[in-house]
Amino acid sequence: MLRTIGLMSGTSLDGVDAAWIETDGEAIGRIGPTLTLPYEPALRRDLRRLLDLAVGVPGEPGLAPEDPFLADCVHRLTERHAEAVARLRAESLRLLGEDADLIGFHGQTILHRPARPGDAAPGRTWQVGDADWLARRAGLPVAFDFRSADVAAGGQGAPLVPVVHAALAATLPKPLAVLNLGGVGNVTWIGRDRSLLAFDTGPANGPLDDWARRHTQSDYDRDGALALAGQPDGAVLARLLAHPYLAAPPPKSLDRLDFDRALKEAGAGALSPEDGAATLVAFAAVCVAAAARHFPQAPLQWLVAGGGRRNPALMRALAGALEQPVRAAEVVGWNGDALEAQAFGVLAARCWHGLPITFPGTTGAPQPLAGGRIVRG
Ligand SMILES: Nc1ncnc2c1ncn2[C@@H]1O[C@H](COP(=O)(O)OP(=O)(O)OP(=O)(O)O)[C@@H](O)[C@H]1O
Ligand SMILES: CC(=O)N[C@H]1[C@@H]2OC[C@@H](O2)[C@@H](O)[C@@H]1O[C@H](C)C(=O)O
Repeated sequence: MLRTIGLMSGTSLDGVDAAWIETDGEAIGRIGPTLTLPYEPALRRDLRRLLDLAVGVPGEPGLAPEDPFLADCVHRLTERHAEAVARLRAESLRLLGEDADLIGFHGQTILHRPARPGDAAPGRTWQVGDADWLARRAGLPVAFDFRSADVAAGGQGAPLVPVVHAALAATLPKPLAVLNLGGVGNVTWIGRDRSLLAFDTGPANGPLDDWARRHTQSDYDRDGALALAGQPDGAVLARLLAHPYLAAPPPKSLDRLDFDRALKEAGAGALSPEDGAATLVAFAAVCVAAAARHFPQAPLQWLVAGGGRRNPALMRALAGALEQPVRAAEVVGWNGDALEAQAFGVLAARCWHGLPITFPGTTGAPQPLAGGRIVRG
């Protein structure tokens, strides 16, 4: 087994999650410490700006790879990851007497445009982070660039975590749905025969975070306080529900900003802070209910990971929108905050051993595909 450190900087741009996990890529051994290093406000703001710059203005080139602002952000982002690795290694030495053999480094997605049916242009996905620098700094091999081989092969490049959900859920009753509520939502359906169907459900916390930032002093709607004080607006919700993404069959995946225009056009911006938050929460939940219509069979239950499970307004809306029990992933002993970071440790081990990380049922890859690259420390 390899002793890995998985690192995930998600679409919420709130910080880097890090986790120590022992694995050969298939089985999971000891599960070690985890931590989150939040980004300072200036880095959050600059990363958020990078997303807008990377999308660009129609007809004009987007962000150039050599852009000095990008380089500066990448350096600050990678330094924060190196700090997370150093702290986690100290912690795993202290707790387990173990160091690490391999790092799985997702980086920060700043643009995600996989090919959609009918697209003439090839797909594109862009995760930033300096893997060479991190490997040298840590003196460890680093697996990175997990999505581009899949996108180059015509896959969605996301979600990648489903194969790890399946490994963790090996002994749980099925069919099972595992839902991650990050900036974007993604779901993994696991059948009785262990078959997988996974895709992004729609926006989850991303638009709600932007809304909270605009209307409150906070980066997110803490404990759903704003949403719980409002009412979803039926007309705005109805317009959002007509978005073609919801009915489109999987495979499908999203960029963090994909629904921004639809939200504007639906008139969400004109709502009061409370009703706007309540509407965004309701929309995130109905996106999940719409996702369930694509499942081959109803799941026995929903296990929820990601920061959205800490939002009582969102959990209440989900319980109302779904027919099966909805529970935080902790009920089966998982760590809902660290699951994605743990997954990138497992995916690093899969990359190391040349095992596939994407599948026809997860990203729409034409066949099970290996992914990621390794840089030596
Ligand atoms: N106490 C809380 N109340 C309400 N919302 C919360 C709370 N704690 C976390 N969140 C939400 O969870 C978000 C962070 O979730 P998470 O860390 O899972 O996202 P991510 O990993 O960055 O995203 P993704 O999975 O899309 O890559 C915050 O931005 C916030 O919206
Ligand atoms: C392109 C990209 O970074 N996508 C993220 C994002 O955040 C949640 C959802 O959208 C998911 O598809 C993916 O992350 C997880 C880790 C995944 O690939 O499984």
